[in-house]
Amino acid sequence: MEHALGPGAEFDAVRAFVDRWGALAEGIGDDAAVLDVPRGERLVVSTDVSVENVHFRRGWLTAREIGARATTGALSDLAAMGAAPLGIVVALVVPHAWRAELEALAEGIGDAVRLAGTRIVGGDLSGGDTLSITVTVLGAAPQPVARSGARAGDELFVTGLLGGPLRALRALERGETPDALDRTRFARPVARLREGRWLAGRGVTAMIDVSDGLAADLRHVAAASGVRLRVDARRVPRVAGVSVRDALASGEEYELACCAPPGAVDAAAFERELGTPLTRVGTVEAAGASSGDVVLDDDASEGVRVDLPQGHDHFSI
Ligand SMILES: Nc1ncnc2c1ncn2[C@@H]1O[C@H](COP(=O)(O)OP(=O)(O)O)[C@@H](O)[C@H]1O
Ligand SMILES: Cc1ncc(C[n+]2csc(CCOP(=O)(O)OP(=O)(O)O)c2C)c(N)n1
Ligand SMILES: [Mg+2]
Repeated sequence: MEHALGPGAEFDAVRAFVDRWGALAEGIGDDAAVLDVPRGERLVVSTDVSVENVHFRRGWLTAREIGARATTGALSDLAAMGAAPLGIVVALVVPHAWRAELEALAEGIGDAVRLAGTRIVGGDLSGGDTLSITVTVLGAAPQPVARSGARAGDELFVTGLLGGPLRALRALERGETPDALDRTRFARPVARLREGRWLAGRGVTAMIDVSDGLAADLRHVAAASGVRLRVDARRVPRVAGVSVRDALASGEEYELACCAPPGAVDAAAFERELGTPLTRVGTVEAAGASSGDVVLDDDASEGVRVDLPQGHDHFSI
């Protein structure tokens, strides 16, 4: 149920959001939202911020795409936990120059929420110098999947085909028009929520979404689990024309990487049921000298160390 909001331009904007979202908005207008967690499940919470000139540029994407993409990136963390979304909370910092785009941003947020089958239960609005969208996602899972459960002998998988977002980003940075499919992967990513729950239901031991780049995100899994991950370069699933290195470096993919005991996950059944490829890309091994290692086999010879790409690091720039 919505509550009546008081007068003022800020609340007019919230009213416009709620009108635009229709049934996607729920419980907005009180000091806080109240949600039920299904009995026997755990609450799963994550937040992500999307900032102009860091996560997008104004000329590259429409306001609607910016809203959808920020929301999808946040929902993707629920997918990676094997959680189903219960609702999201959206905080916007909106400079003057973006005021006319507010409703388009809201439309995009609504697109992602509709696609995920969830709702918007609250938020916040502020003026400020740089557009930023902070999306907090609330979800539930009977047994959330951490990054830390991978064990030696597990199989390593990744969903989808990698490389599109990096190629789109490079084209945009050069002022060129990206290939249409690459652009869609960058501008309109999809959170793999059904896929995450399917995998969680098969007993995956560790899972992560690919936001920083597969190589970097696998390092997080290896470190959290205290294992080494061996990746077969030839198996890394990529969009046609993308190099293995670029597929490993491409961030903001929002695909899922997971580890599973041998035989637990049937990749063909996954693809049949969900319409997205699931590729076995490697194996979990006992940690070597340093845990957190990812080793890439790039040819037939065993254990060849290849210079794996670093992931996106906000504070290294
Ligand atoms: N400002 C912060 N305060 C507390 N925890 C944080 C902060 N920033 C990041 N984290 C935590 O650090 C971990 C890694 O963050 P991040 O790389 O952003 O994860 P993800 O790729 O899943 O969004 C997460 O557990 C996140 O909650
Ligand atoms: C203008 C611009 N420059 C660079 C990028 C590429 N980029 C920005 S953030 C990022 C990594 C993912 O973002 P982050 O905030 O670390 O997401 P999280 O891991 O918290 O989900 C990448 C690849 C971009 N999308 N837009
Ligand atoms: Mg984050």
